Amino acid sequence: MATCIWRRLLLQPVKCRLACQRVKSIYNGTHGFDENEIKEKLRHFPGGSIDLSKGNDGIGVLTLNNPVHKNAFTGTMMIELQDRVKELEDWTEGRGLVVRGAKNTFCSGSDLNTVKAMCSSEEGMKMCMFMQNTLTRLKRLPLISVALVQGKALGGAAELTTACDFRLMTPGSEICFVQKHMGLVPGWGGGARLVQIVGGQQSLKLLSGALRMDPVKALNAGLIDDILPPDEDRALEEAQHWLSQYTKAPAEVIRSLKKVVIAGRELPLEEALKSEKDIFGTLWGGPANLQALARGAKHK
Ligand SMILES: CCC(=O)SCCNC(=O)CCNC(=O)[C@H](O)C(C)(C)COP(=O)(O)OP(=O)(O)OC[C@H]1O[C@@H](n2cnc3c(N)ncnc32)[C@H](O)[C@@H]1OP(=O)(O)O
Repeated sequence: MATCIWRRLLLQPVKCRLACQRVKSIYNGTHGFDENEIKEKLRHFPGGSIDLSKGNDGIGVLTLNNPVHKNAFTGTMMIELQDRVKELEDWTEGRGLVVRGAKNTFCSGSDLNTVKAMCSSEEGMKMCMFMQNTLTRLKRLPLISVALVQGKALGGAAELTTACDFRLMTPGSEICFVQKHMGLVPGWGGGARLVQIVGGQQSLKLLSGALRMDPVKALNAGLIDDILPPDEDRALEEAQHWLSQYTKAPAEVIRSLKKVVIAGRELPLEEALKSEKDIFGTLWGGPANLQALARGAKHK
C-alpha cells in the first residue's frame, strides 16, 4: 500500500502537490503527530534564519544563518527549514542545491538552549518527528543536493549532511556525530541515512566512537564525495562548480533522474522498476529527447 502511494507520488502532477506533501513526510496525525503543536513550541526559541536563493541557472543555495552561535539550529530555524524545503518542492525549474552555513562554518547542531528547554522525552520525540519529516522531504527533492561542509558539522548538523545527495568538505573542516557525548543517539534520521551511505560497520564506528572525521578520513570512509581546494572564500563557487558536473542538462531530465534514484533507494525492486518505466515515459519523445536526436549526438 505504502509503496503504491510513493510510486504514484513520483509521477504526481502539480495540482496534487499539496496532497503529496503530507505523504512525502513520515509522520502525520495517524502517528499521533501534531505538527502545529510542535511548531508552536519551537517558536518560543527564536534566532537566526534559513535563507534560500534560487538562481536563474536552476541552482539554489540554502544557508544556515546563525553565525554568533556557530549556525546552531534554533526552534525558528527548524520551522524556517521546513518552509524553505516547501519552497524548493514548488521550484519546478530547480536542478541543484547547495546546503551550507554562513560565515565559513557549517553548523554546531541543535541550539543547546532549545535542547535544554525541551528536555522531556515527549517533547524531544516530537522535535525529532518534525525534523525527520523535513529532512526526509529535503532528501526526496527532485534536485541534486550537496552539503558544503566548512568548519564543523556537529550532532544534528552531521545528520543534516546525510539528507543531501552528496557531501563536500573544505580542508580543516570536520563532521562529527557527537550525539554519544550528549547521552543521545541520532534522532533526525541521520543514523538510518548514515547506514545507507557508509554501511552498518562504518556507521557503528562513526556513531559509537563519535569519530571526528576530517576531510581525508571522511573521504576514505565514503562519507563525503570530494575535498574542495583550500580557499574558504571561494568554497561556495567551488561547490557550485563541482555540482555542475551533475546538473548540466534540461531541468526535466535532471529532476527525472533524481526521481528514478529516489525510487531505487526507497522502493522494493519491482515497484522501483515500474516507477522507472513510468518516469522514462514522461521523457521519451519529449523536447530534450527530440532535440538530442535532431543534433545527432555522439558519445565519444
Ligand atoms: C540533535 C543533537 C544535537 O545537535 S545536540 C548539539 C550538539 N552540538 C554541540 O554540543 C556543540 C557545542 N559547541 C561546541 O562544541 C563549540 O561551541 C564549537 C561548535 C566547537 C565551536 O567552538 P569555538 O570555535 O571555540 O566557539 P565557541 O564555543 O566560543 O562558540 C561561539 C558561540 O557559539 C555558541 N554555540 C556554539 N554551539 C552552540 C550550540 N549548539 N547551541 C548554542 N550555542 C552554541 C557558544 O556557546 C558561543 O556563544 P557565546 O559567545 O559564549 O555566547
